[in-house]
Amino acid sequence: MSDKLAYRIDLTGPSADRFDEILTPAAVEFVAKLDNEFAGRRRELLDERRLRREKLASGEEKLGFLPETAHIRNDESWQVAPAAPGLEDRRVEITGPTDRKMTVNALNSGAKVWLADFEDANSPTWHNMIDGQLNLYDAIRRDIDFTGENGKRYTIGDEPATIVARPRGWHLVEKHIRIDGRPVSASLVDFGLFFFHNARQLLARGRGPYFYLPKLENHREARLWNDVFRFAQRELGLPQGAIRATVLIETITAAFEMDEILYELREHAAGLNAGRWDYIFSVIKNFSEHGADFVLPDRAQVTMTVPFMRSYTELLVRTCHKRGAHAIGGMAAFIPSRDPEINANALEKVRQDKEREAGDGFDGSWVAHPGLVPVCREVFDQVLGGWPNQLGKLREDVVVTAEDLLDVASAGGEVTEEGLRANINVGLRYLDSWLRGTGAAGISNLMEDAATAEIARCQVWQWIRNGTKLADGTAITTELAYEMLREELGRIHAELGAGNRLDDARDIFVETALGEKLPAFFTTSAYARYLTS
Ligand SMILES: CC(=O)SCCNC(=O)CCNC(=O)[C@H](O)C(C)(C)COP(=O)(O)OP(=O)(O)OC[C@H]1O[C@@H](n2cnc3c(N)ncnc32)[C@H](O)[C@@H]1OP(=O)(O)O
Ligand SMILES: O=CC(=O)O
Ligand SMILES: [Mg+2]
Repeated sequence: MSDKLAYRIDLTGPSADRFDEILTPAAVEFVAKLDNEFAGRRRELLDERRLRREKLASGEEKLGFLPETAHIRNDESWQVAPAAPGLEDRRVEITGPTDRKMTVNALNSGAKVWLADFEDANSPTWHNMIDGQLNLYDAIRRDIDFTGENGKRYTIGDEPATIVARPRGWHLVEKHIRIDGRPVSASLVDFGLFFFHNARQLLARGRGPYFYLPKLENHREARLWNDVFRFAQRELGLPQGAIRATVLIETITAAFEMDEILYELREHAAGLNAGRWDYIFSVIKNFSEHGADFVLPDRAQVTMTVPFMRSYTELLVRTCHKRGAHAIGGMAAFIPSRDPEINANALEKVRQDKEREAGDGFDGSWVAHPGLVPVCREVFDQVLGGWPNQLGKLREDVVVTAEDLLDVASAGGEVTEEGLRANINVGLRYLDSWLRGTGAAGISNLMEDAATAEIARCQVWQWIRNGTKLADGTAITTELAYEMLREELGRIHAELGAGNRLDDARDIFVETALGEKLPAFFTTSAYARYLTS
């Protein structure tokens, strides 16, 4: 596509209306420059991830706080950059996909921040990725105005939420953009296109290019992001430090490196978020073969108040506030319902979750649905009083050891037939939805997304591998799981009717939950097989 460059760029995704406004030669070359500069380091870090996972699985490595970075943890003097405009008060953050309707609804939801999601809530089809960029492009320029199929008019109101984009994680690639035949890092595509088109606009409008960084496993991955930011700012002639990034602490390995992650990103860091669903997934994945003490009960029983989860969130608040960074709470999976009883229960469950977080010192939290903005706001209004955050609440009382973070057995609970069936049912339904291009779905009154689906399939694998027994003494075996899979498929088929992708969903589930090996992510192989043209 370009004669001037030393490398060949190929765009292989199908074109659609206005995609050329995002995929301009200059924007694509910017992504190619990022790739040229950082692809090698990304590859090395992914290799390190794989090796470390093998060492953790075999017991060769035991997780702990790193001795070689103790000086960073013990140094009281450093702080992260001050909160940037639009990020001082983050009491309510709504998350969600970037389709046009949800973009407007999220911006108008009354939340302070909108996490515009290219990650857990997204099925990374080419259309979703570029259409999402287009919607953000228009939203930032306040140029969205349309009428829905039902006649409802959508336009952005006077006080839209601050946009924080979440690019895909380091493990994913974008196969529709190839450099010298090689697919490009999905993180660099999502970050690069958003930054190239919008950074200047956002700064001119009194905001900035803000990001959530998902699924980091250690501080060297944070250093890579920081270097990407420095490079990108230099390329566009923007001041260093214009970007702000909030890092999701959603892997068990990153929980041991919160200080170090903030330190690496300190000129750009805005805070940490307790990404509880991927965190649970990471715990299951990394300790999947560590025996009964590491087997978690039914997902519904792994609440945020079980000791090992509470230790993680308490340490997160303490670490953030020591460094002047915001601590943002996680996602309660309950969503509003038209059924008044289920709805009241969902609101109460969300209220309790937000009360715990607000009481523990978090500065704000996530909601999955506009109908949950008021309850989250109410709870945080009460603890914040007239203040925009609780950065002054240092939580010096919190002492969390490595043993506390690793005390998975503290979850207690049991594995039930209902829990096993639910994992299979939700796994299949979610995969069907993801294959059809929708990455977040309401299933049985809960929000499900890529992270919760990873839990569903990993739990089944772990329970089989450990011969875990159901409450009635029946051992969970591959045969039992297959039997339930057939039963659940029958049920779901009847409900979903024609046009479903259940056959493919079944294949993905079998491969990632019932196979001999536990794949690191379902998204990597499923993307390559089903979402690329
Ligand atoms: C593990 C994690 O990473 S958590 C973060 C990632 N996950 C998410 O972000 C999930 C976000 N939430 C969602 O996608 C949705 O709320 C769902 C799929 C769970 C439910 O969506 P729906 O079935 O459409 O809900 P419902 O019918 O009640 O929606 C009512 C209205 O609210 C809108 N809405 C619902 N959720 C959102 C949202 N998160 N952002 C913006 N608008 C939303 C709908 O578009 C709909 O709008 P309309 O009245 O103009 O048609
Ligand atoms: O991204 C959030 C999570 O809980 O996972
Ligand atoms: Mg996540």
